Amino acid sequence: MMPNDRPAASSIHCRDVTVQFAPSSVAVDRVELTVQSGEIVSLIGPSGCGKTTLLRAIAGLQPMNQGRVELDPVAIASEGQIGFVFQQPALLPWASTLQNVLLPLELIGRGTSRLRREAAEHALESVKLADARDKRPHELSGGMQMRASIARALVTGPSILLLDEPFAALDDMLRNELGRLLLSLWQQQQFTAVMVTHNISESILLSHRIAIMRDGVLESVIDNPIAWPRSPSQMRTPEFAQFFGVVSDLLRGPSSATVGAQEDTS
Ligand SMILES: Nc1ncnc2c1ncn2[C@@H]1O[C@H](COP(=O)(O)OP(=O)(O)OP(=O)(O)O)[C@@H](O)[C@H]1O
Repeated sequence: MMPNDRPAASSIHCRDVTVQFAPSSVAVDRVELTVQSGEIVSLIGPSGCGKTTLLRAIAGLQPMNQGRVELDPVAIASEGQIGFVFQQPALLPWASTLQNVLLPLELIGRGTSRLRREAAEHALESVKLADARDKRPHELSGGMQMRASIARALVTGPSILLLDEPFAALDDMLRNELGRLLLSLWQQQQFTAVMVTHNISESILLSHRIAIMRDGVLESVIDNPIAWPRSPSQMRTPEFAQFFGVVSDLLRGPSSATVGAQEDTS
């Protein structure tokens, strides 16, 4: 990272955000959401409810039919102030891990080549991939590829990190390991983050507040009472189980059956 270049983490203000792909279906419907500077908010809801579309609108990648997204201070993706982590690590297959992580710095042309290399090496260290710097993506495990993808998203020192189901393709152990890593990176860097997930436990473990979407509408945003600092061991506490029940009840909505909570919302 280049800590001296890091701007203050931006707050995100979604005002009346509306995205309509077809006349009859509104993917995101008049969403009002504020994410404070340094806050992590999870977006959770059934498949197709508009989570990714809202995240893309926040990123400036999705044109809106109505409303706006304000970032304060302004964060510009092309200047490395917004980092993205997707479900698939999407690393360049012919490039080494180090070269993959260097790429965003080269694209924005920040610093000298020595400084860029130092920043990329530091980012790799922060995700515990220093030993894999010369390996190609196919030589990395799924968890290592995702760590490289996180290093690539954070190498520019973004003030906003947007994550779209980042750990969905991984098994539970890796999910926990990467969740722990994300928490420790957030503690060091205090970026503002929005994370789309289908996983209730993950949304509770990793966020300050949980935003529940259904049919394009932001139905509720609830404070997460689980204490900080967070660790996966908290998932075994009664408080966690109780809050899990609250979130899953809200996800099921008033019209759904009252049978036991489901871990996955998809
Ligand atoms: N580019 C597009 N063109 C047309 N319709 C789209 C497009 N992108 C998304 N949609 C539609 O918008 C709605 C919301 O999609 P979105 O991907 O945002 O949902 P999601 O909650 O992220 O779903 P999932 O959890 O399955 O990823 C869906 O009905 C989807 O089919």
